[in-house]
Amino acid sequence: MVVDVISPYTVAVAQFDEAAERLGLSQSMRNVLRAPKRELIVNFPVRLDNGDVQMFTGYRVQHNINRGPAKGGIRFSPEVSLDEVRALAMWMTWKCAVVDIPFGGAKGGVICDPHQMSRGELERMSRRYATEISILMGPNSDIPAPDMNTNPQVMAWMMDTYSMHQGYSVPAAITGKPLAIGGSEGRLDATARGVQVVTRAAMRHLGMSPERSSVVIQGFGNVGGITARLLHEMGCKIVGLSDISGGVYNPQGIDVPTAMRFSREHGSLRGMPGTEPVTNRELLELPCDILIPAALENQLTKDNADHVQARLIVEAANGPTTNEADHILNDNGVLIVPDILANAGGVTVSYFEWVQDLQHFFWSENEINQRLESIMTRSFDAVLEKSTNQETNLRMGAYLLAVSRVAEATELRGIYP
Ligand SMILES: NC(=O)C1=CN([C@@H]2O[C@H](COP(=O)(O)OP(=O)(O)OC[C@H]3O[C@@H](n4cnc5c(N)ncnc54)[C@H](O)[C@@H]3O)[C@@H](O)[C@H]2O)C=CC1
Ligand SMILES: O=C(O)CCC(=O)C(=O)O
Repeated sequence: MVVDVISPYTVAVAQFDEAAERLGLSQSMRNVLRAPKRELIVNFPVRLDNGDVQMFTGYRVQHNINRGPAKGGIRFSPEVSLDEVRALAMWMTWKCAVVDIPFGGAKGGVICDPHQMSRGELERMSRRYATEISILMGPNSDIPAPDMNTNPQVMAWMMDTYSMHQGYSVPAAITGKPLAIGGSEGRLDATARGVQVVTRAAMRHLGMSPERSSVVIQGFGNVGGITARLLHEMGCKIVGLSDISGGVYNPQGIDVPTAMRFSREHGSLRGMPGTEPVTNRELLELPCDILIPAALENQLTKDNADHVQARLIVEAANGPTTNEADHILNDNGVLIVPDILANAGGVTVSYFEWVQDLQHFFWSENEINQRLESIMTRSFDAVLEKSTNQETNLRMGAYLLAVSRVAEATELRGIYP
C-alpha cells in the first residue's frame, strides 16, 4: 500500500498562496512572505543515565519578524522534522497577526521521545537545546514557549540556561514558565480558553446551544484536555475523547473530570469504564455536532473528510486539516474555525506574560482572562466579517486579515528593494 506523506509546509504554503492571490500581492512581496527568514539546525550531545552519549537533532525556525520578535513554541517528538517546524513557524506568523499582537512567527523542536527519557535526561536535553538555540533567543529577538510534549518545567530549565549565559535572570526570554519564576496567571489554560471563546462564538453564529451540542475532541493534553473541561462546564455533551493510545466514546456523554482523573491515574484514557473504545481514525468520524482536533497535523484528509459528521470543526491543533480535506468539508457545509484563529489564545497570553516580565508588574488571573476573551472575541468577529465580505470561508478570512497585516508591515519597513 502506498501511503501519502503530506508535508505540513506544503499545506501552509498553499494556504498562503491562495491568500496572496486573493489580495493581489506582488510577486516580490509573495517571495518575501513565503520564505522562512532563519533556519537553525543543531546536532548536540546529551549524556544518558547509563553513561552513554546520544546525539540529538533540534531546529529553530523564524519565519517572519517584520511585526515584532519571533514567537512560538518548542515541540519534543520523534516526528519532528524541519518541514514540520517550518510550517508551524509560518502559521505562528499569521496567528500573531490575526490576533494583532506584535510578534513575528517561529517554532522549534527536537527529535526525541520524551516519554522514554528520565527526568534527568529530559533536563539535560532541554538545557543543551536552549544553549544551542541561544544565539537566536532573547526577549527582543526570539521568545520560545511550550508546544506538544513540553511544559512549564521545560520552559523553566530553558529560561535558567539562557539566564546563566547572560549572567542575570531574563524571564522575558521565554513564556509558559511556572508562576514562581515570572510565568503568567492563566497561561496553562489559555489556549483552551481561547478555543472555548471561539467555539461559543461559532455556535452562536450557527444558532447552536451548548446544551444541545455534542462534542468530540482528539488529543487530551494541555489543549484538548482543558478544552474538554471548559466545554463540559459550559454545558456541552462530550461524547468522544482520545489520546495517543486511542479514543473512548459514549453517546450519552463522558464525565470529563472523571476522564481526567482516570487518565492521570492510568497514564491514558484506554479502558475508561463506561466508554466504548474507538481508534483515533474512527473518533474523527463519530456522530457529533462539534469536532475539535487538538493533537497533530494532517488528521483530516481526503480519505476521511467526507465521513466527518460534525457541522462545526474548531482547529485547536496546528494544521489538522489538509487542503484537500478543507475543500471537501467546505463543500459539505461544515464550518471550520481555522487553527491560526482557534488556538491563538496560547500565544495571546504568552504576549501578556512577556509584557508582565518586561515591566516587572503582574496582573490578576481575572484581568488576564478578560483581556484574552476580548482579543479572541474581537478577532473572531473580524475574521467572520472579512470572510462574509469577501464571500469566502473563515480560514481564508483569517488569512486575508493576517497576510495583509504582515504585508503592510513589510511594505512600510521597505524590507525588499
Ligand atoms: N500548548 C499550547 O499552548 C499550544 C498548542 N497548540 C497545538 O495544540 C496541539 C496539542 O498541543 P498540546 O496540547 O500542547 O500538547 P500535549 O503534549 O499537552 O498533548 C498532546 C495530546 O495529543 C495526544 N496525541 C499525540 N499524538 C497523537 C496521535 N497520533 N493521535 C491522537 N492523539 C495524539 C497526546 O496523547 C496528548 O493527549 C498541537 O497541535 C499544538 O501545536 C496550539 C497553540 C498553543
Ligand atoms: O505561546 C506561544 O508563544 C506559542 C504557542 C504555540 O506554539 C502555538 O500557538 O502554536
